[in-house]
Amino acid sequence: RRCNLTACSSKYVLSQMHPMWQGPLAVPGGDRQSPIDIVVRKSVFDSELKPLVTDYDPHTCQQIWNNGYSFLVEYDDTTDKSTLRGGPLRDKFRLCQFHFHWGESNAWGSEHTVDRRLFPAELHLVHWNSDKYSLFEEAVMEENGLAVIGVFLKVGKRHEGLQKLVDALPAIRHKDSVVEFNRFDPACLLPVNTDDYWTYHGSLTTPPLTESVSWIVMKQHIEVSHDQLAVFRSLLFTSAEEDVQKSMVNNFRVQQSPCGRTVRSSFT
Ligand SMILES: CCCCCCc1ccc(S(N)(=O)=O)cc1
Ligand SMILES: [Zn+2]
Repeated sequence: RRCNLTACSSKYVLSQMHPMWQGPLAVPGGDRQSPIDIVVRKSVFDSELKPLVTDYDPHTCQQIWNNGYSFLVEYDDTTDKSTLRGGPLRDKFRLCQFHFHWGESNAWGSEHTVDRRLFPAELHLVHWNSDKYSLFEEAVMEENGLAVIGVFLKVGKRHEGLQKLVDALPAIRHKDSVVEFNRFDPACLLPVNTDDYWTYHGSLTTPPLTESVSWIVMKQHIEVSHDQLAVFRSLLFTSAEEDVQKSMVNNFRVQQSPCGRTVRSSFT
C-alpha cells in the first residue's frame, strides 16, 4: 500500500505543474506562504520550544519514486510507527515521505535561506497530524495538519547514509518510475544537533500550496559529497515517452513574503 500521500490526488496535483514551475502561483489571500528567508536577527527565542522527538521505524519504508518534481521516499503511514513529536508541536505527527529540492549548481538549490544564504539542496521530511486526522489528504487542508522538517545540505564529505538512496536513483531516472525501497532510516539524514531549529507557520512549497505546515528548519546542516548531489541532477523531470528529456534541477519555489510572520528559534 502506498503512503496515502501518493494517492492519485498528489500525482494529479503535482503533474499539473510543468517542471519549470516556479511561478508565484499566488494562493488567493495567501499570507502564510513558504519558503521564506529566515532573518536570524528578527527571529524570537521561545523557551517553550522543546527538543524534537523523532521515532522512525526503518521497516516502514516502502518505495522511492520520481514524481516529475522531485524524488520521494515513502513510508507506510497507516499506523503510528514513524512519528515526530515535541518541538513546537502539541500533537503526534506521522512520517509520510521525504524528498529534496536542489539546484543545477552548488551555488543554489535550497528553498529556505538563512540571512539570504543559499544552500545547494534542502531535505523535507513530511509528517501529518495523526492525533487530529486519519488521512494525509485530510490533514493537508488543515491549519495544524502538517509538520515538515527542513534540513540544509552542504557540499563536503560523502554522506554514507545517503548513498543507499543515491544508488537507487538511476532506476527512477524518469518521471513516474518507482522502485521498491525498504529499510531506510530517515533519522540518519538528520543533523547531529536537532535541538536548534527555527519554526514558523507556512505552506506547502508546491501545489496545492495549502497553508497547513508547521515548518521546523534545522540550524545545523548535513554534508553530502559533490558526486552524490550530481546523481540528484541526473534525474529527469520528463517521462520515458517524452521526446525532449529535461534534467531535474532547480526544483525549488521562489521565496514568499513573510507577511509580518515571526520566526521563532529554539536557541539563543
Ligand atoms: C492532496 C495531495 C497533496 C500533495 C502535497 C504533497 C507535498 C508535500 C510536501 C511539500 S513541501 N515541499 O512543502 O515539503 C509539497 C507538496
Ligand atoms: Zn519540499
